[in-house]
Amino acid sequence: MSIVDKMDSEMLKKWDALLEDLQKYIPTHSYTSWFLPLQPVSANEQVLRISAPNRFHSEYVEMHYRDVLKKCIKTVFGKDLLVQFTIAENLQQDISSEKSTPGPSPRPTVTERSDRENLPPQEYYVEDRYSQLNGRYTFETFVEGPHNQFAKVASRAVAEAPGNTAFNPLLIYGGTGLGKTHLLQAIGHYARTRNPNRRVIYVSSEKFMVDFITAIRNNRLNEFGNIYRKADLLLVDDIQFLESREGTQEQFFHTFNDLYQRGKQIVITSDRTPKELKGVEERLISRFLSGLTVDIQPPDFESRIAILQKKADMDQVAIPPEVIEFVAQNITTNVRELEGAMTRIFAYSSLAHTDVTINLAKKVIKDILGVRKTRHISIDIIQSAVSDYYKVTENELMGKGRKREVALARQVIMFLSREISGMSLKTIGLRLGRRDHTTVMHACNVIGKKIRENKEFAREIDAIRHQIDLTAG
Ligand SMILES: Nc1ncnc2c1ncn2[C@@H]1O[C@H](COP(=O)(O)OP(=O)(O)OP(=O)(O)O)[C@@H](O)[C@H]1O
Repeated sequence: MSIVDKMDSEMLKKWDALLEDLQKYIPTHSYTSWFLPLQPVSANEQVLRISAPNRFHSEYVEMHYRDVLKKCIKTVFGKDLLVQFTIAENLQQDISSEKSTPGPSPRPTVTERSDRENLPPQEYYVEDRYSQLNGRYTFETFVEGPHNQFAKVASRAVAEAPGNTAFNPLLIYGGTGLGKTHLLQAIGHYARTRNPNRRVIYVSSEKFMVDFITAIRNNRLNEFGNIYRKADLLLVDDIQFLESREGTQEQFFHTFNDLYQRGKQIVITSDRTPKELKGVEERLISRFLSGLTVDIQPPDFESRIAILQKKADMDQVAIPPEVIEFVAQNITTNVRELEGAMTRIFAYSSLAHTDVTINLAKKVIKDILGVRKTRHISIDIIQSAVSDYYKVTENELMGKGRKREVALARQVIMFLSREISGMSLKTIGLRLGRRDHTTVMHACNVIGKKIRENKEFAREIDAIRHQIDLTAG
Protein backbone atom coordinates (compact mmCIF):
# COMPACT_ATOMS: atom_id res chain seq x y z
CA MET A 1 0.00 0.00 0.00
CA SER A 2 1.49 3.36 -0.97
CA ILE A 3 1.61 6.11 1.56
CA VAL A 4 -1.06 7.95 -0.35
CA ASP A 5 -3.44 5.00 -0.02
CA LYS A 6 -3.39 5.47 3.73
CA MET A 7 -5.17 8.75 3.38
CA ASP A 8 -8.85 8.99 2.80
CA SER A 9 -10.14 10.47 -0.41
CA GLU A 10 -11.30 13.61 1.38
CA MET A 11 -7.74 14.26 2.47
CA LEU A 12 -6.41 13.62 -0.99
CA LYS A 13 -8.81 16.18 -2.37
CA LYS A 14 -7.49 18.64 0.18
CA TRP A 15 -3.93 17.83 -0.83
CA ASP A 16 -4.80 18.53 -4.48
CA ALA A 17 -6.47 21.76 -3.47
CA LEU A 18 -3.39 22.71 -1.48
CA LEU A 19 -1.14 22.12 -4.48
CA GLU A 20 -3.46 24.14 -6.65
CA ASP A 21 -3.45 27.00 -4.21
CA LEU A 22 0.33 26.94 -3.90
CA GLN A 23 0.65 27.35 -7.66
CA LYS A 24 -0.94 30.77 -7.37
CA TYR A 25 2.01 32.04 -5.38
CA ILE A 26 4.98 30.03 -6.56
CA PRO A 27 6.60 30.22 -10.01
CA THR A 28 5.94 27.10 -12.08
CA HIS A 29 9.55 26.01 -12.12
CA SER A 30 9.89 26.18 -8.34
CA TYR A 31 6.55 24.52 -7.88
CA THR A 32 7.53 21.61 -10.12
CA SER A 33 10.93 21.21 -8.46
CA TRP A 34 9.87 21.50 -4.86
CA PHE A 35 6.20 20.64 -4.47
CA LEU A 36 5.48 17.96 -7.05
CA PRO A 37 7.95 15.52 -5.43
CA LEU A 38 6.14 15.88 -2.08
CA GLN A 39 3.46 13.44 -1.01
CA PRO A 40 0.88 13.64 1.73
CA VAL A 41 1.34 11.04 4.46
CA SER A 42 -1.36 11.79 6.99
CA ALA A 43 -3.29 14.59 8.58
CA ASN A 44 -5.19 15.07 11.81
CA GLU A 45 -6.62 18.05 13.63
CA GLN A 46 -3.20 19.50 14.38
CA VAL A 47 -0.60 18.03 12.08
CA LEU A 48 -0.12 17.55 8.37
CA ARG A 49 2.64 15.04 7.63
CA ILE A 50 4.35 15.25 4.28
CA SER A 51 6.94 13.00 2.74
CA ALA A 52 9.94 14.55 0.92
CA PRO A 53 12.55 12.76 -1.22
CA ASN A 54 15.42 13.65 1.12
CA ARG A 55 16.38 15.79 4.08
CA PHE A 56 17.72 18.59 1.97
CA HIS A 57 14.46 18.78 0.04
CA SER A 58 12.37 19.11 3.19
CA GLU A 59 14.76 21.68 4.68
CA TYR A 60 14.66 23.70 1.51
CA VAL A 61 10.87 23.76 1.44
CA GLU A 62 10.73 24.67 5.11
CA MET A 63 13.24 27.41 4.74
CA HIS A 64 11.94 28.99 1.55
CA TYR A 65 8.25 28.26 1.48
CA ARG A 66 7.22 28.05 5.12
CA ASP A 67 5.04 31.17 5.02
CA VAL A 68 3.29 30.46 1.76
CA LEU A 69 2.69 26.84 2.80
CA LYS A 70 1.19 28.01 6.06
CA LYS A 71 -1.04 30.48 4.27
CA CYS A 72 -2.31 27.90 1.76
CA ILE A 73 -2.89 25.29 4.47
CA LYS A 74 -5.06 27.78 6.31
CA THR A 75 -7.05 28.53 3.15
CA VAL A 76 -7.58 24.87 2.25
CA PHE A 77 -7.93 23.24 5.68
CA GLY A 78 -9.59 26.23 7.30
CA LYS A 79 -7.06 26.32 10.15
CA ASP A 80 -3.36 26.36 10.95
CA LEU A 81 -1.76 22.92 10.89
CA LEU A 82 1.71 22.04 12.02
CA VAL A 83 3.73 20.65 9.08
CA GLN A 84 5.94 17.65 9.75
CA PHE A 85 8.22 16.24 7.10
CA THR A 86 9.31 12.64 6.81
CA ILE A 87 11.84 11.32 4.34
CA ALA A 88 10.48 9.06 1.60
CA GLU A 89 11.16 5.44 2.52
CA ASN A 90 11.70 4.25 -1.03
CA LEU A 91 14.58 6.65 -1.62
CA GLN A 92 16.13 5.72 1.71
CA GLN A 93 15.91 2.05 0.78
CA ASP A 94 17.50 2.63 -2.60
CA ILE A 95 20.37 4.39 -0.96
CA SER A 96 20.99 1.84 1.73
CA SER A 97 20.74 -1.13 -0.63
CA GLU A 98 23.16 0.54 -3.02
CA LYS A 99 25.49 1.23 -0.10
CA SER A 100 25.44 -2.33 1.14
CA THR A 101 25.90 -4.01 -2.24
CA PRO A 102 28.88 -6.28 -1.64
CA GLY A 103 31.32 -7.71 -4.17
CA PRO A 104 32.85 -6.27 -7.31
CA SER A 105 31.68 -3.02 -8.79
CA PRO A 106 29.10 -3.31 -11.55
CA ARG A 107 30.58 -4.17 -14.92
CA PRO A 108 30.28 -1.55 -17.62
CA THR A 109 27.45 -2.09 -20.05
CA VAL A 110 28.24 -3.26 -23.57
CA THR A 111 27.90 0.26 -24.92
CA GLU A 112 30.10 1.72 -22.21
CA ARG A 113 32.75 -0.92 -22.78
CA SER A 114 32.84 -0.55 -26.52
CA ASP A 115 32.88 3.23 -26.10
CA ARG A 116 35.92 2.97 -23.93
CA GLU A 117 37.71 0.45 -26.07
CA ASN A 118 37.29 2.62 -29.15
CA LEU A 119 38.47 5.80 -27.53
CA PRO A 120 41.07 7.81 -29.39
CA PRO A 121 44.11 8.40 -27.16
CA GLN A 122 42.96 11.82 -25.99
CA GLU A 123 39.82 10.41 -24.44
CA TYR A 124 41.71 8.83 -21.59
CA TYR A 125 41.92 12.36 -20.42
CA VAL A 126 38.57 11.73 -18.78
CA GLU A 127 40.17 9.33 -16.34
CA ASP A 128 43.08 11.72 -15.80
CA ARG A 129 40.64 14.35 -14.80
CA TYR A 130 39.31 12.17 -12.10
CA SER A 131 42.77 11.53 -10.73
CA GLN A 132 43.11 15.29 -10.38
CA LEU A 133 40.71 15.14 -7.46
CA ASN A 134 42.56 15.94 -4.28
CA GLY A 135 42.35 13.03 -1.85
CA ARG A 136 41.93 15.39 1.11
CA TYR A 137 38.86 17.11 -0.31
CA THR A 138 36.13 14.75 0.84
CA PHE A 139 32.91 15.17 2.81
CA GLU A 140 34.58 13.55 5.82
CA THR A 141 37.22 16.26 5.99
CA PHE A 142 34.78 19.09 5.36
CA VAL A 143 33.70 20.81 8.55
CA GLU A 144 30.05 21.77 8.55
CA GLY A 145 28.82 24.95 10.23
CA PRO A 146 26.01 27.46 9.84
CA HIS A 147 28.05 29.25 7.17
CA ASN A 148 28.13 26.32 4.74
CA GLN A 149 25.48 23.92 5.96
CA PHE A 150 23.10 24.42 3.13
CA ALA A 151 25.80 24.06 0.50
CA LYS A 152 27.07 20.91 2.17
CA VAL A 153 23.66 19.24 2.38
CA ALA A 154 22.85 20.13 -1.24
CA SER A 155 26.23 18.78 -2.37
CA ARG A 156 25.66 15.59 -0.47
CA ALA A 157 22.21 15.13 -2.01
CA VAL A 158 23.65 15.62 -5.49
CA ALA A 159 26.55 13.26 -4.82
CA GLU A 160 24.14 10.58 -3.67
CA ALA A 161 21.95 10.76 -6.72
CA PRO A 162 23.69 12.70 -9.52
CA GLY A 163 21.19 13.87 -12.11
CA ASN A 164 18.29 12.59 -10.05
CA THR A 165 17.52 15.56 -7.85
CA ALA A 166 15.89 18.89 -8.57
CA PHE A 167 19.32 20.46 -8.06
CA ASN A 168 20.64 20.35 -11.58
CA PRO A 169 22.74 22.31 -12.10
CA LEU A 170 23.93 22.94 -8.57
CA LEU A 171 25.81 26.21 -8.31
CA ILE A 172 27.92 26.91 -5.23
CA TYR A 173 29.17 30.45 -4.78
CA GLY A 174 31.15 32.31 -2.14
CA GLY A 175 34.29 34.31 -1.45
CA THR A 176 37.81 33.09 -1.95
CA GLY A 177 39.21 30.27 0.20
CA LEU A 178 35.87 29.30 1.70
CA GLY A 179 35.71 25.69 0.54
CA LYS A 180 33.98 25.70 -2.86
CA THR A 181 36.61 23.54 -4.54
CA HIS A 182 36.69 21.28 -1.53
CA LEU A 183 32.94 20.65 -1.75
CA LEU A 184 32.99 20.26 -5.52
CA GLN A 185 35.67 17.60 -5.31
CA ALA A 186 33.95 15.92 -2.38
CA ILE A 187 30.93 15.43 -4.65
CA GLY A 188 33.20 13.78 -7.23
CA HIS A 189 34.83 11.47 -4.71
CA TYR A 190 31.57 10.44 -3.17
CA ALA A 191 29.81 9.80 -6.47
CA ARG A 192 32.76 7.73 -7.66
CA THR A 193 32.90 5.72 -4.47
CA ARG A 194 29.23 4.89 -4.78
CA ASN A 195 29.63 3.82 -8.38
CA PRO A 196 33.18 3.47 -9.72
CA ASN A 197 31.90 3.35 -13.29
CA ARG A 198 30.53 6.82 -13.08
CA ARG A 199 32.46 9.15 -15.31
CA VAL A 200 33.36 12.11 -13.19
CA ILE A 201 35.05 15.06 -14.81
CA TYR A 202 36.49 17.82 -12.67
CA VAL A 203 37.78 20.83 -14.53
CA SER A 204 38.44 24.47 -13.78
CA SER A 205 36.81 26.77 -16.30
CA GLU A 206 40.28 28.11 -17.07
CA LYS A 207 41.43 24.62 -18.03
CA PHE A 208 38.27 24.13 -20.05
CA MET A 209 39.16 27.25 -22.00
CA VAL A 210 42.79 26.29 -22.54
CA ASP A 211 41.77 22.82 -23.77
CA PHE A 212 39.19 24.38 -26.02
CA ILE A 213 41.71 26.72 -27.62
CA THR A 214 44.21 23.88 -28.04
CA ALA A 215 41.50 21.76 -29.67
CA ILE A 216 40.72 24.54 -32.16
CA ARG A 217 44.40 24.94 -32.94
CA ASN A 218 44.83 21.20 -33.51
CA ASN A 219 41.61 20.82 -35.41
CA ARG A 220 40.23 18.43 -32.78
CA LEU A 221 37.10 20.23 -31.73
CA ASN A 222 34.90 17.16 -32.08
CA GLU A 223 37.12 15.13 -29.81
CA PHE A 224 37.19 17.92 -27.28
CA GLY A 225 33.38 18.02 -27.24
CA ASN A 226 33.16 14.24 -26.91
CA ILE A 227 35.38 14.17 -23.84
CA TYR A 228 33.01 16.34 -21.87
CA ARG A 229 29.86 14.82 -23.31
CA LYS A 230 30.86 11.47 -21.84
CA ALA A 231 30.60 12.79 -18.31
CA ASP A 232 27.95 11.49 -15.94
CA LEU A 233 28.95 14.19 -13.51
CA LEU A 234 30.64 17.37 -14.69
CA LEU A 235 32.25 19.51 -11.98
CA VAL A 236 33.29 22.95 -13.19
CA ASP A 237 35.32 25.13 -10.84
CA ASP A 238 35.53 28.93 -10.90
CA ILE A 239 33.04 29.61 -13.67
CA GLN A 240 33.68 33.36 -13.29
CA PHE A 241 36.76 32.77 -15.38
CA LEU A 242 34.51 32.49 -18.44
CA GLU A 243 33.54 36.15 -18.16
CA SER A 244 33.96 37.86 -21.54
CA ARG A 245 35.27 34.68 -23.23
CA GLU A 246 32.51 34.35 -25.78
CA GLY A 247 33.90 31.42 -27.76
CA THR A 248 34.47 29.29 -24.69
CA GLN A 249 31.06 30.22 -23.32
CA GLU A 250 29.45 29.08 -26.55
CA GLN A 251 31.23 25.74 -26.33
CA PHE A 252 30.35 25.39 -22.69
CA PHE A 253 26.72 26.19 -23.44
CA HIS A 254 26.50 23.30 -25.90
CA THR A 255 28.25 20.93 -23.51
CA PHE A 256 25.92 22.01 -20.75
CA ASN A 257 22.77 21.53 -22.83
CA ASP A 258 23.85 18.17 -24.10
CA LEU A 259 24.59 16.81 -20.63
CA TYR A 260 21.55 18.39 -19.07
CA GLN A 261 19.17 17.01 -21.66
CA ARG A 262 20.52 13.54 -21.04
CA GLY A 263 19.95 13.87 -17.31
CA LYS A 264 23.63 14.18 -16.40
CA GLN A 265 24.58 16.16 -13.35
CA ILE A 266 26.43 19.46 -13.54
CA VAL A 267 27.90 21.26 -10.55
CA ILE A 268 29.50 24.67 -10.86
CA THR A 269 31.33 26.98 -8.49
CA SER A 270 31.68 30.72 -8.73
CA ASP A 271 33.05 33.51 -6.59
CA ARG A 272 29.83 35.48 -7.04
CA THR A 273 26.14 34.96 -7.73
CA PRO A 274 25.16 34.11 -11.31
CA LYS A 275 23.52 37.52 -11.68
CA GLU A 276 26.77 39.22 -10.77
CA LEU A 277 28.69 37.42 -13.48
CA LYS A 278 29.23 40.27 -15.88
CA GLY A 279 30.21 39.34 -19.43
CA VAL A 280 28.52 35.96 -19.23
CA GLU A 281 25.74 35.44 -21.74
CA GLU A 282 22.21 35.72 -20.47
CA ARG A 283 21.25 32.27 -21.77
CA LEU A 284 24.05 30.69 -19.71
CA ILE A 285 23.07 32.63 -16.60
CA SER A 286 19.49 31.48 -16.96
CA ARG A 287 20.69 27.86 -17.32
CA PHE A 288 22.67 28.25 -14.10
CA LEU A 289 19.64 29.67 -12.33
CA SER A 290 17.37 26.86 -13.47
CA GLY A 291 18.76 24.51 -10.80
CA LEU A 292 19.77 25.37 -7.28
CA THR A 293 22.11 28.13 -6.15
CA VAL A 294 23.66 27.88 -2.68
CA ASP A 295 26.22 30.09 -0.99
CA ILE A 296 29.09 29.66 1.44
CA GLN A 297 29.76 32.46 3.91
CA PRO A 298 32.91 33.11 5.95
CA PRO A 299 32.97 30.77 8.97
CA ASP A 300 31.91 31.99 12.40
CA PHE A 301 34.22 31.69 15.38
CA GLU A 302 33.06 28.21 16.45
CA SER A 303 33.39 26.88 12.91
CA ARG A 304 36.89 28.34 12.62
CA ILE A 305 37.86 26.49 15.78
CA ALA A 306 36.33 23.27 14.46
CA ILE A 307 38.17 23.61 11.13
CA LEU A 308 41.51 24.20 12.86
CA GLN A 309 40.94 21.29 15.20
CA LYS A 310 40.09 19.03 12.29
CA LYS A 311 43.27 20.01 10.46
CA ALA A 312 45.34 19.35 13.57
CA ASP A 313 43.70 15.92 13.95
CA MET A 314 44.32 15.09 10.32
CA ASP A 315 47.97 16.06 10.59
CA GLN A 316 48.16 14.25 13.92
CA VAL A 317 49.59 17.16 15.82
CA ALA A 318 48.53 18.26 19.26
CA ILE A 319 47.89 21.96 19.57
CA PRO A 320 46.99 23.71 22.82
CA PRO A 321 43.41 24.97 22.74
CA GLU A 322 44.50 28.54 23.48
CA VAL A 323 46.62 28.54 20.30
CA ILE A 324 43.71 27.34 18.20
CA GLU A 325 41.52 29.98 19.76
CA PHE A 326 44.08 32.68 19.16
CA VAL A 327 44.36 31.82 15.46
CA ALA A 328 40.57 31.62 15.10
CA GLN A 329 40.20 35.05 16.69
CA ASN A 330 42.71 36.70 14.42
CA ILE A 331 42.10 35.15 11.04
CA THR A 332 38.48 35.56 10.27
CA THR A 333 37.54 35.68 6.64
CA ASN A 334 39.30 32.93 4.77
CA VAL A 335 39.77 29.23 5.54
CA ARG A 336 42.81 29.00 3.29
CA GLU A 337 44.55 31.63 5.41
CA LEU A 338 43.44 29.86 8.54
CA GLU A 339 45.12 26.70 7.31
CA GLY A 340 48.17 28.64 6.16
CA ALA A 341 48.62 30.08 9.65
CA MET A 342 48.50 26.62 11.20
CA THR A 343 50.99 25.24 8.70
CA ARG A 344 53.39 28.05 9.50
CA ILE A 345 53.05 27.52 13.20
CA PHE A 346 53.89 23.81 12.77
CA ALA A 347 56.80 24.67 10.50
CA TYR A 348 58.28 27.22 12.93
CA SER A 349 57.92 24.90 15.86
CA SER A 350 59.54 21.95 14.13
CA LEU A 351 62.39 24.02 12.64
CA ALA A 352 63.13 25.70 15.93
CA HIS A 353 62.51 22.50 17.92
CA THR A 354 60.13 24.36 20.19
CA ASP A 355 56.65 23.58 21.43
CA VAL A 356 53.62 25.15 19.85
CA THR A 357 52.90 28.00 22.23
CA ILE A 358 50.74 31.07 22.22
CA ASN A 359 53.85 33.25 21.80
CA LEU A 360 54.88 31.36 18.71
CA ALA A 361 51.34 31.74 17.35
CA LYS A 362 51.43 35.48 18.06
CA LYS A 363 54.63 35.86 16.10
CA VAL A 364 53.30 33.93 13.10
CA ILE A 365 50.02 35.80 13.04
CA LYS A 366 51.81 39.11 13.34
CA ASP A 367 53.94 38.18 10.33
CA ILE A 368 50.90 37.17 8.30
CA LEU A 369 48.88 40.27 9.13
CA GLY A 370 51.96 42.45 8.72
CA VAL A 371 52.74 41.09 5.28
CA ARG A 372 49.16 41.62 4.24
CA LYS A 373 49.23 45.24 5.41
CA THR A 374 52.51 46.24 3.81
CA ARG A 375 52.24 44.28 0.58
CA HIS A 376 53.15 46.70 -2.15
CA ILE A 377 50.20 46.87 -4.47
CA SER A 378 49.89 50.02 -6.50
CA ILE A 379 46.73 52.07 -6.55
CA ASP A 380 46.67 51.54 -10.34
CA ILE A 381 46.09 47.81 -9.86
CA ILE A 382 43.34 48.52 -7.35
CA GLN A 383 41.80 51.16 -9.58
CA SER A 384 41.81 48.93 -12.61
CA ALA A 385 40.20 46.00 -10.72
CA VAL A 386 37.46 48.24 -9.32
CA SER A 387 36.72 50.04 -12.56
CA ASP A 388 36.56 46.72 -14.42
CA TYR A 389 34.16 45.41 -11.82
CA TYR A 390 31.82 48.40 -11.88
CA LYS A 391 32.38 49.14 -15.58
CA VAL A 392 33.45 52.70 -14.94
CA THR A 393 36.10 54.56 -16.97
CA GLU A 394 39.16 56.33 -15.60
CA ASN A 395 37.83 59.71 -16.77
CA GLU A 396 34.63 59.17 -14.84
CA LEU A 397 36.59 58.22 -11.72
CA MET A 398 38.77 61.29 -11.85
CA GLY A 399 35.91 63.62 -12.75
CA LYS A 400 33.36 65.30 -10.56
CA GLY A 401 30.35 63.26 -11.73
CA ARG A 402 28.09 61.84 -9.03
CA LYS A 403 26.50 58.95 -10.91
CA ARG A 404 25.82 56.17 -8.38
CA GLU A 405 28.18 53.53 -9.78
CA VAL A 406 30.94 56.07 -10.28
CA ALA A 407 30.67 57.44 -6.74
CA LEU A 408 30.58 53.90 -5.33
CA ALA A 409 33.57 52.80 -7.40
CA ARG A 410 35.55 55.83 -6.20
CA GLN A 411 34.75 55.05 -2.58
CA VAL A 412 35.68 51.39 -3.00
CA ILE A 413 39.04 52.34 -4.52
CA MET A 414 39.70 54.62 -1.55
CA PHE A 415 38.77 51.92 0.92
CA LEU A 416 40.82 49.18 -0.74
CA SER A 417 43.83 51.45 -1.26
CA ARG A 418 43.82 52.16 2.43
CA GLU A 419 43.29 48.53 3.38
CA ILE A 420 45.69 46.88 0.97
CA SER A 421 48.49 49.34 0.42
CA GLY A 422 48.19 51.29 3.67
CA MET A 423 48.63 54.60 1.80
CA SER A 424 47.89 57.84 3.63
CA LEU A 425 44.46 59.43 3.22
CA LYS A 426 46.12 62.43 1.64
CA THR A 427 47.99 60.42 -1.02
CA ILE A 428 44.89 58.44 -1.90
CA GLY A 429 42.87 61.64 -2.25
CA LEU A 430 45.50 63.23 -4.49
CA ARG A 431 45.67 60.17 -6.72
CA LEU A 432 41.90 60.12 -7.16
CA GLY A 433 41.23 63.46 -8.79
CA ARG A 434 42.73 65.66 -6.04
CA ARG A 435 40.14 64.93 -3.42
CA ASP A 436 40.41 66.04 0.17
CA HIS A 437 41.62 63.58 2.83
CA THR A 438 38.31 63.95 4.75
CA THR A 439 36.48 62.68 1.65
CA VAL A 440 38.72 59.60 1.68
CA MET A 441 38.15 59.06 5.39
CA HIS A 442 34.40 59.31 4.88
CA ALA A 443 34.58 56.81 2.00
CA CYS A 444 36.54 54.33 4.14
CA ASN A 445 33.93 54.57 6.90
CA VAL A 446 30.97 54.24 4.55
CA ILE A 447 32.39 51.22 2.73
CA GLY A 448 33.58 49.54 5.95
CA LYS A 449 30.08 49.88 7.41
CA LYS A 450 28.41 48.61 4.27
CA ILE A 451 30.69 45.54 4.22
CA ARG A 452 29.74 44.72 7.80
CA GLU A 453 26.04 45.17 7.21
CA ASN A 454 25.48 43.80 3.74
CA LYS A 455 26.68 40.30 2.91
CA GLU A 456 26.14 40.65 -0.82
CA PHE A 457 28.26 43.77 -0.86
CA ALA A 458 30.93 42.10 1.29
CA ARG A 459 31.13 39.40 -1.35
CA GLU A 460 31.48 41.98 -4.12
CA ILE A 461 34.44 43.49 -2.32
CA ASP A 462 35.90 40.06 -1.74
CA ALA A 463 35.68 39.31 -5.46
CA ILE A 464 37.51 42.56 -6.23
CA ARG A 465 40.21 41.74 -3.64
CA HIS A 466 40.60 38.35 -5.29
CA GLN A 467 41.07 40.00 -8.69
CA ILE A 468 43.66 42.39 -7.22
CA ASP A 469 45.53 39.43 -5.71
CA LEU A 470 45.55 37.66 -9.08
CA THR A 471 46.83 40.73 -10.93
CA ALA A 472 49.45 41.54 -8.30
CA GLY A 473 50.61 37.94 -8.43
N1 LIG B 1 34.47 23.75 5.89
C1 LIG B 1 35.74 23.37 5.68
N2 LIG B 1 36.25 22.32 6.32
C2 LIG B 1 37.53 21.93 6.14
N3 LIG B 1 38.38 22.56 5.30
C3 LIG B 1 37.92 23.61 4.62
C4 LIG B 1 36.59 24.09 4.78
N4 LIG B 1 36.42 25.16 3.99
C5 LIG B 1 37.57 25.35 3.35
N5 LIG B 1 38.48 24.44 3.73
C6 LIG B 1 39.88 24.32 3.27
O1 LIG B 1 40.32 25.63 2.92
C7 LIG B 1 41.16 25.58 1.78
C8 LIG B 1 40.59 26.49 0.72
O2 LIG B 1 39.38 25.93 0.25
P1 LIG B 1 38.97 25.90 -1.30
O3 LIG B 1 40.19 25.82 -2.17
O4 LIG B 1 37.94 24.86 -1.48
O5 LIG B 1 38.36 27.35 -1.43
P2 LIG B 1 37.61 28.04 -2.67
O6 LIG B 1 36.35 28.58 -2.11
O7 LIG B 1 37.51 27.11 -3.81
O8 LIG B 1 38.60 29.24 -2.99
P3 LIG B 1 38.91 29.99 -4.39
O9 LIG B 1 37.67 30.73 -4.77
O10 LIG B 1 40.03 30.93 -4.03
O11 LIG B 1 39.29 28.94 -5.38
C9 LIG B 1 41.22 24.13 1.34
O12 LIG B 1 42.40 23.55 1.81
C10 LIG B 1 40.01 23.50 2.01
O13 LIG B 1 40.23 22.14 2.33
